[in-house]
Amino acid sequence: MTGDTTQIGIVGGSGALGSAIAMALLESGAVPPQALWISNRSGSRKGFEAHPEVTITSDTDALTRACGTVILSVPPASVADLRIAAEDRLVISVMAGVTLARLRDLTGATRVVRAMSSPAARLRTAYSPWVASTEVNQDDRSRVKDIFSACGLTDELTNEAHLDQFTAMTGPVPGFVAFYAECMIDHAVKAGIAPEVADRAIRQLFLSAGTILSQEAPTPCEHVEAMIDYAGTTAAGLEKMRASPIAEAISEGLEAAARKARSMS
Ligand SMILES: NC(=O)C1=CN([C@@H]2O[C@H](COP(=O)(O)OP(=O)(O)OC[C@H]3O[C@@H](n4cnc5c(N)ncnc54)[C@H](O)[C@@H]3O)[C@@H](O)[C@H]2O)C=CC1
Ligand SMILES: O=C(O)[C@@H]1CCC=N1
Repeated sequence: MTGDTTQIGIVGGSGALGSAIAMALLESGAVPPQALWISNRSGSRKGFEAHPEVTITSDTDALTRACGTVILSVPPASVADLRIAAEDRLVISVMAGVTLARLRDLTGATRVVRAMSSPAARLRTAYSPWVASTEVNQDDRSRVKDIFSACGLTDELTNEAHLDQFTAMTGPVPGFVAFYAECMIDHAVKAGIAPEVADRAIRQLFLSAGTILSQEAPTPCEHVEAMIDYAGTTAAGLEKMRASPIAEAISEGLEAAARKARSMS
């Protein structure tokens, strides 16, 4: 009994990440509402009022029985008491630090995918890398790609350890980018600019920069080289930053986050 392969269930689907993925699936048309199940602690329909055909339940066993594909999106702290019998299901986890081996133990499934995504799925702009157990078949892979393509960009990886790096880098949105924006706002305020003006200006900067960087070319590295070659005001700042430990500090911070993810397994 492999469950209805047309039905997809999200355990924790009312949460920040699970609901973002659910809305991406619904709004992209990737999953019709009558084929989507959501389980949460309370069975509350909050957040899905506009989608009455979506099945909401607090009974995760009912979800697993009905759905051929089960997405796990509960907080790491809740994983320990997660009891799911999903032997013949395709199980996809977006939970930080939960390894393929632990997912097998938690669910009894052999067709297991460990992924990382982000609440940017709500904007259809997430990056969702994933690794698959050897038992995952081609139909499974197509389904995983369809799910995460509805959320943004997606890539299948071959090295599970890289999922901890992506948990650090692309899981949190705006995540570490918000810290850089905060540093720029602090600089502006120190220079005497009104905080509300600094905030508005830097938010607009990150909107425009993100849009430009999302285009195919030039690459971020090429953007930097072009500004240095231009030898103007930005070059002066970039050369100062390149001579500082800022790049090393960023890498150390990201590694601390990846280490935390590894510690969760
Ligand atoms: N929030 C974020 O920015 C990101 C979160 N993640 C991962 O996504 C997972 C979920 O995190 P959030 O959405 O932030 O958590 P959240 O706290 O916003 O939502 C968790 C949801 O899971 C439900 N839940 C908890 N235990 C349950 C159980 N046993 N059965 C059914 N439902 C249950 C809760 O009712 C809640 O609706 C975590 O593993 C986290 O590491 C990954 C990337 C980004
Ligand atoms: O900060 C966290 O733990 C979650 C997982 C990855 C991004 N946000």
